[in-house]
Amino acid sequence: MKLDIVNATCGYNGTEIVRNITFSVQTGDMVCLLGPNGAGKTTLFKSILGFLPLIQGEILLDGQNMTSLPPRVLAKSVSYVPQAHTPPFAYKVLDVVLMGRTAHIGMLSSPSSKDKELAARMLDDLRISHLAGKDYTQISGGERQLVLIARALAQEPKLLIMDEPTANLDFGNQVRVLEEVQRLSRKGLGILMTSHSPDHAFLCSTKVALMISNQGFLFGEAADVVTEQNLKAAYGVEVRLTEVKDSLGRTIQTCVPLLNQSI
Ligand SMILES: Nc1ncnc2c1ncn2[C@@H]1O[C@H](COP(=O)(O)OP(=O)(O)OP(=O)(O)O)[C@@H](O)[C@H]1O
Repeated sequence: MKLDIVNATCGYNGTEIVRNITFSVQTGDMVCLLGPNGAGKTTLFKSILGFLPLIQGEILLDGQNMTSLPPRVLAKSVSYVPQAHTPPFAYKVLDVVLMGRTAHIGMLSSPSSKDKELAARMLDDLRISHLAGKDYTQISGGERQLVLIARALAQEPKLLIMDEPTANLDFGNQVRVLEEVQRLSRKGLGILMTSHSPDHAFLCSTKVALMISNQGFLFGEAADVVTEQNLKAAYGVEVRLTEVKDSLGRTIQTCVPLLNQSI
């Protein structure tokens, strides 16, 4: 599986928000998309998912223009984790996850025992089985985020697109979600996710895309893209990069912001 974003310009009613974006996500990739608030990350995702027509360029899935793919085919290849929201109906958590099976279930059929087992396994993988029987409207924002990830995985996609999957999560759950993301990409899923933490890019990305408002778009290895200079250009704050060792003695870079002492 390969997703190619080719020279994409996206925006609303002819107003360009992001311009001339080119990068690819393929099997086993974990691409972390960084950029300040309002840079256009969600806008790009809307265009990739076909919710917002491109102003210019192409989005290809295995060489085929994504707009030409039937919805059911697309749904079996790509799944999307939106930012958590409160839905109007009090579905049980297990039923929300089962909704991820829609593309695999016939028009007039109900979920099979295999579908239900898969949905339960996804909850188990994310360590939220205890939520299965609860109302989705009565769990916390962070728990809801984990349920949306379980729903997307129940779709058994080849490519997972996630809009800030760690937003709303406590520190431990952020790490659990990143571990899950890393496990999935190592299993062969292609992952494209946004984050507001450059450390997430260092921890588990294979490539990083960095949007710098009005200045451009960088794509490459974390070590080349997530530099002190580029973070200053993107976010307007001073940072220092430093290194720590993990339990196997491998070096991990981490990013420390410097507070402005003159304020
Ligand atoms: N439906 C819309 N119509 C017109 N402009 C919009 C619409 N949605 C978003 N925008 C504008 O597009 C720009 C980019 O927004 P977008 O949500 O893509 O940014 P983002 O990088 O995802 O931000 P954040 O990190 O805050 O989620 C913003 O200036 C926003 O006001």
